[in-house]
Amino acid sequence: MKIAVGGDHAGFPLKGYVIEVLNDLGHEVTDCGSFDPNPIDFPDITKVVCEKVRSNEVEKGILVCGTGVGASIAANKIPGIRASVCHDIYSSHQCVEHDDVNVMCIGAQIIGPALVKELVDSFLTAEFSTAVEFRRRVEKLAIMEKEYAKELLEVNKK
Ligand SMILES: O=C(CO)[C@H](O)[C@H](O)COP(=O)(O)O
Repeated sequence: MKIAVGGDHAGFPLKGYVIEVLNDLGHEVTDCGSFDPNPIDFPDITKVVCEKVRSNEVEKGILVCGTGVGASIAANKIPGIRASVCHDIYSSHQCVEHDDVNVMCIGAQIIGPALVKELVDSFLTAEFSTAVEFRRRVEKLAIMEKEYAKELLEVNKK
């Protein structure tokens, strides 16, 4: 699978290990930075990774910041992105099976390498369920995205 990976300065130490894990699992990785431990704001890296996901250049994205929280907030502001913090095995596959999550966010200050390996594998091997209720709910998310975008456009016109 083609995967884009990125992280801010707080995620930098773990991001290298995530890439190692992905390579070992046979995935094709695009490293979106950061490329050194200097401070960089998580929204900037989030945009780079998520652009690759929404343009279908890659199938999934993985973001690493201090907690995974900031990256997931930023990612969920980008149309077409469904991001989730994945710090336990059940959520890591259920978020794909039920919610078609396409960007996994992890916190380098929260979890260690051994768990990361299992979380990443669990996320990437999961498949979106064909059950109608899950499909319907994800369609509703896309509709919500359009509704609020329209509202923003109207506010900006005033
Ligand atoms: O986890 C994060 C956002 O949710 C960031 O990685 C974190 O806030 C960075 O903090 P600092 O600049 O103090 O290293």
